[in-house]
Amino acid sequence: AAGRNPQAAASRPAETWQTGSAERPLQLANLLELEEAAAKVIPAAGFDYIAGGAEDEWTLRENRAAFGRKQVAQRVLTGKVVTDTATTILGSRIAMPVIIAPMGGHGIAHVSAEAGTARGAAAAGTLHTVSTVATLSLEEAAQAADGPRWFQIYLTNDDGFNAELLQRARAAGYNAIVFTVDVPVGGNRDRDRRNGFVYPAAAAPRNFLDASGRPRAIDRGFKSRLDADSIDFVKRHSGLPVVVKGVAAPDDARLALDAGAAGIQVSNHGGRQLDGTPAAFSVLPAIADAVQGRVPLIFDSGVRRGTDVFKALASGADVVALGRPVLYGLALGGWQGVQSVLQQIERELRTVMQLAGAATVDDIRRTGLIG
Ligand SMILES: Cc1cc2nc3c(=O)[nH]c(=O)nc-3n(C[C@H](O)[C@H](O)[C@H](O)COP(=O)(O)O)c2cc1C
Ligand SMILES: O=C(O)C(=O)c1ccccc1
Repeated sequence: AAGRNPQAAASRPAETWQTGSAERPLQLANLLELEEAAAKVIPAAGFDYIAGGAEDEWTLRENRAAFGRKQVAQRVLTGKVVTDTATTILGSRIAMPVIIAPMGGHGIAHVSAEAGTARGAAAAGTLHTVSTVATLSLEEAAQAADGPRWFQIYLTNDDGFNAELLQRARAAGYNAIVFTVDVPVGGNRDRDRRNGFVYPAAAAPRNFLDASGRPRAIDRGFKSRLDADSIDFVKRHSGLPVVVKGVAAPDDARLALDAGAAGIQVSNHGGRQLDGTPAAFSVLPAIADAVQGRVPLIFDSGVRRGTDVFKALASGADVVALGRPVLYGLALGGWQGVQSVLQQIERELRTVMQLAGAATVDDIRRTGLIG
């Protein structure tokens, strides 16, 4: 039932998609100014698809603005020195409390697609989440690099296909399933309608191709009815820990917990779904309060700075996930660009930690914010 059909592109005449192909590390001042640079290498309609949000993009902007309403206390006489930024999430050890959010169609941004992202994540010592609508198949993405990886699922209206996809993810060595529940319908995105955007053939999602290369299931659309039974389905057919992604209210968090979620990803889909909803950062404390540490919390939507990471962890998140900046880094520098993006935010986080008197990630979680 999602509004956009990525497969539609497959029936279009062959087109050229001249997108990023550079392979180089990036000299970055910060992650915010990447967007302007990426706009110069990604075709315009693809850039709008990545950068844009729903309707007036109020929530997209609010995701950033909300971080500005809480402050970090400077603490410089604690005698602490930053030791490291490593942490563990669902049994996987990662070098920093920053992972990569699932995003469809990395082929929109760079010719290496998810293989580049996988390599960049591994080089930076963290994990990435491969989308159902990834350009490469989940097996191809898994092959590209060692290290922990998660697979994100959108349930289609074909349960046989859903079950197969989950089994494929387990067989390919994914460590967890991220079950995204905030796309019961595609968001109303003005930029995409204006551009008539559909996934280009270069980014047609290969998870939906059968052994003979014919598309399967995707024409059936994604499920609109999602509930505790859907979570149970994903658990049973994958046999893996299930992170429920797209939780933005305490009541949904409680439902997910009761249904056996192993983790909760607090997210408003980067402002791409329901415009006019609060910033993800604004709803995080109430959700952390409802969850009471029973399962880990992953936070995404609007994270761009080391201070944002610090504030999210100080508000109850265990790790944060990074979205758009990763695709911009990929577009500009391939796997090395992805590594540069992750290294930049890690560097920023270390500086904040030192200035805020937090030696470890656990210290951040124990720190209170001002405001
Ligand atoms: C281009 C793009 C494609 C996305 N595709 C997916 C997807 O396939 N599955 C999913 O769960 N989330 C998807 N998301 C949402 C991201 O996982 C994440 O919630 C969001 O990008 C975080 O916000 P940020 O970009 O502000 O960091 C997508 C986001 C973008 C920008
Ligand atoms: O664009 C998105 O945010 C997204 O999650 C999605 C949903 C359906 C198909 C492709 C991408």
